[in-house]
Amino acid sequence: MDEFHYRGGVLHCEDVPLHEIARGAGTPVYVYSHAALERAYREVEGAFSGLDHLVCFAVKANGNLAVLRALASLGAGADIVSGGELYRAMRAGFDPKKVVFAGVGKTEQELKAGLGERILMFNVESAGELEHLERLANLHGKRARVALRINPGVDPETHDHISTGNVESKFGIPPDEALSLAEKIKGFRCVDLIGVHQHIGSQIVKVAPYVESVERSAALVEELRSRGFDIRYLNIGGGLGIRYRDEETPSPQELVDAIRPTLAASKARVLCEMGRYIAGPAGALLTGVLYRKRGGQRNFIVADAGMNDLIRPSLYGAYHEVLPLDEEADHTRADLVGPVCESGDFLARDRDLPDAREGDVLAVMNAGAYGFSMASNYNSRPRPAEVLVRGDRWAIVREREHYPDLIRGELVPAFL
Ligand SMILES: Cc1ncc(COP(=O)(O)O)c(C=O)c1O
Ligand SMILES: N[C@@H](CCCC[NH3+])C(=O)O
Repeated sequence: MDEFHYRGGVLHCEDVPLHEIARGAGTPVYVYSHAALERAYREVEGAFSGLDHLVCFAVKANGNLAVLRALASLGAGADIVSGGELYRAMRAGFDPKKVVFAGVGKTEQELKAGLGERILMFNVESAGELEHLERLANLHGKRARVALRINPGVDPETHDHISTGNVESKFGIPPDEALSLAEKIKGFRCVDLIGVHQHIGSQIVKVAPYVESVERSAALVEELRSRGFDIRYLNIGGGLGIRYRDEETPSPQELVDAIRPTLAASKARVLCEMGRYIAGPAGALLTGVLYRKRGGQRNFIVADAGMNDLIRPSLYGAYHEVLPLDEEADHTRADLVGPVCESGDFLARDRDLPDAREGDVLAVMNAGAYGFSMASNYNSRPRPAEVLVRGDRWAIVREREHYPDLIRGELVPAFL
């Protein structure tokens, strides 16, 4: 929140009044603070000091090229989950030797692209994926460096939809199966097993699940080494939560200190893949108020941003703080809803909200992660613009979409 603050009664991002951005770029618009990105990245990075480490930014949280370029310039690596994210990461200037590639469903084309860029490693999630990698690496004269993504069977105690490290999840490989997969790799010519990877979930607000899962991953590192593998990397994944409302979240330092003895004893290079922690608080969604209306029993503020722009409230019932651009606003009990034709289209429900009038602008906070990156064109709504602020400067880093963008690639066949 520090980079978003009231100055002279007006909400600013760094040194820029948000009124100026709303006027200049229109609404809805995502606004990101360079200082907040840098501060959070350095905080995570600094927490690992004393350990050989690399902080990879989870591109899925925010894939904007300018955001990625800012983080790449600070020395961050990238955690990607698709060929599209690889493309973005390369365009943004990440060093391929700092890129790790996760995901349960990597296609042959995506694996080939990763091999082509000589990325640091693939976080492999199945036997089939390993076989593909061996075949493709062989065919193209490459070496595939891999980590096995294990499913440590730990409950991260977060929302069901974003919990990945429990036994019912599609992600990862059970630790005992990881051993038999590793043995299989011994018969491969082009695959080097160099790491163990875990990622237990997102918006995790407790340290204990990390302690438990990292111990399991570190035990697997030891076991694999005893079987002759040169395991040099231990990837603890991402997932550290942020304060959306009143959550008591551990700091990166608290997290790392709790797992430091295990990490240090592993003598491996430690990787982490934070997304939300770095980008979440660095972004706000500005939305203009279109109408006020009274339903049967509810008071509605109808905004120009909807679930297609920020889906987290609809999808997870997520809470995002809503601030007025002018500090002195009155408050009212209301729902902040969007224009989309779904009852689930809301940004805030039954909340004490700024008593905004038509034409006012509201700031939906902590929207820098899984905001624009999950936006869609549902209801044929062009996706919003994105702006990056640095000090007293700001720039549009993604133009608002226009109607022709909506039908790009669509074709009407001759038989019509
Ligand atoms: C493999 C992997 N790494 C990293 C992340 C980033 O998670 P977060 O944004 O919670 O830090 C995710 C998403 O949860 C993921 O699936
Ligand atoms: N999209 C989710 C996080 C999922 C993380 C994906 N690995 C959110 O907004 O909280």
